[in-house]
Amino acid sequence: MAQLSDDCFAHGGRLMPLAEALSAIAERSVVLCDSEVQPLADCLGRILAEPLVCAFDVPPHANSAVDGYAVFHADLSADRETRLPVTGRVAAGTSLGRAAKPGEAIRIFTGAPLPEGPDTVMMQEDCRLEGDTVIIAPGIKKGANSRRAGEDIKAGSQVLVPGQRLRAQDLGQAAAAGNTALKVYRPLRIALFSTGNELRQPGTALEPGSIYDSNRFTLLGLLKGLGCTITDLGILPDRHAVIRDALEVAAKSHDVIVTSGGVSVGEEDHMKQAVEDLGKLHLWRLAIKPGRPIALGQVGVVPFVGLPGNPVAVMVTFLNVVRPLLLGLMGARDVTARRFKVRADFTHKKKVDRREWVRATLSPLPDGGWAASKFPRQGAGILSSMVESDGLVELGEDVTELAPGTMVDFLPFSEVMP
Ligand SMILES: Nc1nc2c(c(=O)[nH]1)N[C@H]1C(S)=C(S)[C@@H](COP(=O)(O)OP(=O)(O)OC[C@H]3O[C@@H](n4cnc5c(N)ncnc54)[C@H](O)[C@@H]3O)O[C@H]1N2
Ligand code: MOO
Repeated sequence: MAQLSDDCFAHGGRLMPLAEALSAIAERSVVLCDSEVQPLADCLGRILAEPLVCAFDVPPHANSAVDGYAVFHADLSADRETRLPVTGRVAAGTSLGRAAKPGEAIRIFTGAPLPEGPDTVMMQEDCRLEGDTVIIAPGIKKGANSRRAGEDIKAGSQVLVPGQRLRAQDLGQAAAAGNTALKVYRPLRIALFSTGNELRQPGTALEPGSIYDSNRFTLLGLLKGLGCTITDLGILPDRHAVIRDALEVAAKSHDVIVTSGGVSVGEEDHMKQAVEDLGKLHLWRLAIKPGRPIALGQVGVVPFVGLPGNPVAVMVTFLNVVRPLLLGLMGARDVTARRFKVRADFTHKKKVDRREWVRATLSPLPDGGWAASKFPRQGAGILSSMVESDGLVELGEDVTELAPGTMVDFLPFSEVMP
């Protein structure tokens, strides 16, 4: 099994910029998952492990795009009506069984193979029928309403690239190319923990000083959205030996360990020491807000992701750091989520040399485009800010003061959370 390779994230005093961390991750992480053949219907969200080539033309035959009459364009008058005898009929799934001859019109339906000969199809609404004669208005273009063989897919062409996360349309495309099963990477097996003496499982009583564990449920959703298989290992107390032992056991049967909490600087934060006891901490603390104390490392050979405990920091670091990391380990090609330009309708001050995400809602602008309004409570513990926002305005390291009207990068939640 491969893993994040050695010492790439060695941490010094300086906080590492996000871009540096992401390129180190991209350079040093390799696909962890073997491939397996799965029935096509089970492949939604899986990552394709090999190129998919279609051996034949799609559609395999020239066919009609409408219900109407297949004709030879050369038979049609350019400036007056044309009368042609209707001498055959071809429905979808059948064939005329012979070539058509100039001077005849063939009754045809959408998707039915065009008989050899005719090059144009008249839509029936543009024709009149008198007995067995069709009367055709002038002005139709040669080739109208006919679909060429191979106009969707040419025989021998690649229809899906390896690393594609399979969407509904990709499954359809694979089926159109005649596949019943696909070679995909098996899902990453994730061990998931929360840490903190204050945490309680929803459904149990809250004592003074305790809160419900929300991060584990957020992370279950985020990880499932990426197609991972998750073992929910519950809540660990703030006790070094317990954390260390749990990580050691989890590393035996998982590809990646994901935790939240306990990565900051207090003496109750044991996660980093436990990882260092069992492996290495490659990176700790990025020049970002929220989520600065994120930790990446390995437990034995198993990649370790330690997310900060604050619920917003969990989501922001997951979307911006962990998502690209896990997608890369799963063999995905596109690991970077697209940002879209929107107009900021708010002021914001921030420190230089730190990347910052502001939770915002979008509203349509009268002249097109979108305006982003800042959610009023931006604390890293305000999970409702994620619930009530549409996404994250991303402010780069150089920004110190944002003026209303500035065009900014926006990461919609819909882009990263299917
Ligand atoms: N002296 C300093 N204190 C803190 C710093 C710092 O640099 N110096 N960094 C702050 C930042 S930024 C963050 S983020 C947090 C991260 O700390 P930890 O990763 O050690 O997280 P905890 O202390 O365990 O928890 C922080 C906060 O989040 C709540 N939490 C934790 N887990 C869950 C969960 N599963 N569900 C819901 N809420 C959870 C926890 O109760 C705390 O309120 O550290 C700052 N401190
Ligand atoms: O980075 Mo922490 O997430 O600001 O609270």
